[in-house]
Amino acid sequence: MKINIMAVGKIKEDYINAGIKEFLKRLKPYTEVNVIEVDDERIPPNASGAQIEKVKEKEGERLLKNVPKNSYVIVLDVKGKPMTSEGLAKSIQNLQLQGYSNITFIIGGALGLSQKVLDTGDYILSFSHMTFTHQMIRLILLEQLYRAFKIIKGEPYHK
Ligand SMILES: C[S@@+](CC[C@H](N)C(=O)[O-])C[C@H]1O[C@@H](n2cnc3c(N)ncnc32)[C@H](O)[C@@H]1O
Repeated sequence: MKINIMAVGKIKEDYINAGIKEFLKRLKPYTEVNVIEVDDERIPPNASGAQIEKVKEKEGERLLKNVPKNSYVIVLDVKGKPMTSEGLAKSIQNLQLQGYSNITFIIGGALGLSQKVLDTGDYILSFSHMTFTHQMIRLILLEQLYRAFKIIKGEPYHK
């Protein structure tokens, strides 16, 4: 099973980059994780609602054209459905049994995701009712993936 993380924009904070690097290293023995970043769009100051929608659509097109075939797509959105860590572990196992070779997680940029991207998701996942930065949520997702693989293998990890 290959995990793809598709995200809008780069990680600029060194402390987040260090955390991402650490969890990518920890995940190596369990699965292949492929991070695909697409460029974010510049937003004009005082952008109108319509301009913001256009920017989200452009970023969304970049994301969607990179989604690998035979992927189960999990879109991260604050308004999505919650999932427990055990639930994520079970889902990964079930998807493997169903013959999926890829799980693709999609993370939006500062403005969030277009409706088209949200409609593409097989599951819309919320980590909390609170909004995190796109940089922070990438690190949180990687920690949860690591936790899921520890659960799948029955290996100890922090409670
Ligand atoms: C800064 S947030 C975007 C905020 C934007 N106002 C919105 O409502 O989508 C950037 C991205 O991080 C992810 N994200 C942030 N908080 C999240 C949460 N609580 N659950 C799931 N994804 C989240 C989403 O993919 C979101 O598109």
